[in-house]
This record gives sequence, C-alpha cells and structure tokens, in this order.
Amino acid sequence: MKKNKIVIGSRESKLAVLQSEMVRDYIKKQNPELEVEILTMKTTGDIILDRTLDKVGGKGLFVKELDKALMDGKSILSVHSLKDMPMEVQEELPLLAFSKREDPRDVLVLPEGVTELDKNKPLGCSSLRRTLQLKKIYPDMEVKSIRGNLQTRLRKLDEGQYSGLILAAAGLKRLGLKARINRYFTADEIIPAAGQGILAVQGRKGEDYGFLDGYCDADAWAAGSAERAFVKLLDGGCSSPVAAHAEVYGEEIYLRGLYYNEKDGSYVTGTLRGQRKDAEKLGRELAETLREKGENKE
Ligand SMILES: NCc1[nH]cc(CCC(=O)O)c1CC(=O)O
Repeated sequence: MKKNKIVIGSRESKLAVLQSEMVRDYIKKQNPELEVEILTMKTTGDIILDRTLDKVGGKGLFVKELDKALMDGKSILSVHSLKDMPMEVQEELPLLAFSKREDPRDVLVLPEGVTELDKNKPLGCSSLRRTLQLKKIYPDMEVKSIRGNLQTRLRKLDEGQYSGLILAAAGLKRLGLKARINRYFTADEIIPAAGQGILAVQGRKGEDYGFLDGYCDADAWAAGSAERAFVKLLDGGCSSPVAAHAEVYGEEIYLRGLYYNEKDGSYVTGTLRGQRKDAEKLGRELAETLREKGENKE
C-alpha cells in the first residue's frame, strides 16, 4: 500500500459500498492529500443464501473475509454495519469509531404500488428477534424467512411472495428508499438489534488513524457500547435473539433490552436508566436482571 493511500475493506452489496463511501468521503474531506480506495469482497453471509442466518450459525458471517484483508495488509480499515459485528472482536483488530446513528427503527415495507397490508400472505423477515416481536403486533399473520441483500429482498417482495417486509429504516434511508416505508415500529414495539443504524470502523492495532480524527460520534459510541455489553452478557448461542436499544440524553442513557429463553421460546423485555459514563455496566446490569426474570417466571 502506498503511504498516502488508504484502502477500505467493504462487503460488495450496494448498501455496504454506500456506507464505505460515507466513511471515504469523510476521510477525503478531512485529508485532501490522501487517496482513498474501496476494496469490495464477498463474505460467507453473502454467499450462503438458502438458510436463515440463525441456522447457518457461527459468528461474524459478514466480517471474516474483511478481517483477513485487514490482517494481511490489503486494507487498513473495514467499514461494517455495527449490528453485523460479533460482540467479541480480536484484540489485533479493534473498533476505532462509530458513526452518527441513522434511524435505528425497524419498519414495514409493502410491495410496490400496494398501500394496505394483505394479511393473507406472509410477512418476510430474517431474524428471530423480529419474528418474535412481530407476533404481538400481527398475531394472526404468518412470518416467513427471507434472505439476500436489500435489493434481492425488495425484488422478492415486489414479485408478490410476501405481504410485506420488516427491514431496518437505516439501510432504506441510506439507499434513498425512504419512500417505500409504510410503517415505523417504535423501539417499544420492536426493540432494534444492538448497533442498528450505526457504522463501525475497524482497524489494525498499532497503526496511526489520525486521519479519522473527529469521525466518531460520542452518543453513538455510548449507545452502541451499552447495547453490545447487554448482548455480550447474554450471548448464550449464536441463535439467541437478543435485542438492545439505547437512547442517549445528555449524560443519561435509557436502555431497552429483550431476553429470549431458548428452553421455552418465551421472552421478556425491560428498561434501565443510568449514566452514560456507565454505559457498559448498564448493559450488563439490565442483561442480568432480564435473564433472572426470563428464567424464573412461571
Ligand atoms: N443484517 C443486514 C443488515 N445489516 C445492517 C442493516 C441495515 C443498516 C443498519 O442497521 O445500519 C441490514 C439490513 C436490515 O436489517 O434491514
């Protein structure tokens, strides 16, 4: 790599590239002397499309290949959706910065030209987290798994196989597809995934990342830290659908969490308020409280 050249590793989906371009544009603006290039690659999660991710198992399906490029010196940064990042990151590849958070909510998208939800066709979504919480909102509807990147999913929706899709508002907004959103679910209706709406910039230990100065958003860092600490403590298996969402108000954090009991398929939710400086502690505290509640209820 040339000294004045920065290579960013990225998944190759349209959304991933767009997200990497957002980081690229920041670096270029702050450091006009640098040349910044995006190196795209396919990840295991992009290749295995016939199974739900819960079933594929294994952690970091969307990051392994990017980690390798970073380790091998083919890139100096990786840009990820924070929600796709495993809770444990290797010490050699630390998370350097979190972006300002885009809308963290989940939303409903209907087929092109449709204005009302057809309750006779299944809803499409790809995570147990969403599926569980949807049962309360649409108790009579079937929920069917759907995989593939955002474009693929939207195409399947428009072909008429599903009544609607549950997606992250963040991805749709970044892709300029906000107009397709039919309904926003509040963070109480569907607690979002930890890190949803935040971009994570990952680097290599020992490198100088001065060119990123000012990029990290302090509120997103606090929120993401609380959410990830919550999930990390509960991370029993790769299929446990834990949800966590933090709102930051000045020096305060308001955290929501969901704990899923694998034994009986039930879940409990709860909230906790605390100081932002204790973000991770708050996450662990709520996790412990909810685990207790979720394991001991009759
Ligand atoms: N799992 C795929 C994924 N990873 C990040 C986003 C959306 C963007 C974000 O959360 O920052 C999506 C799409 C979705 O869940 O609808």
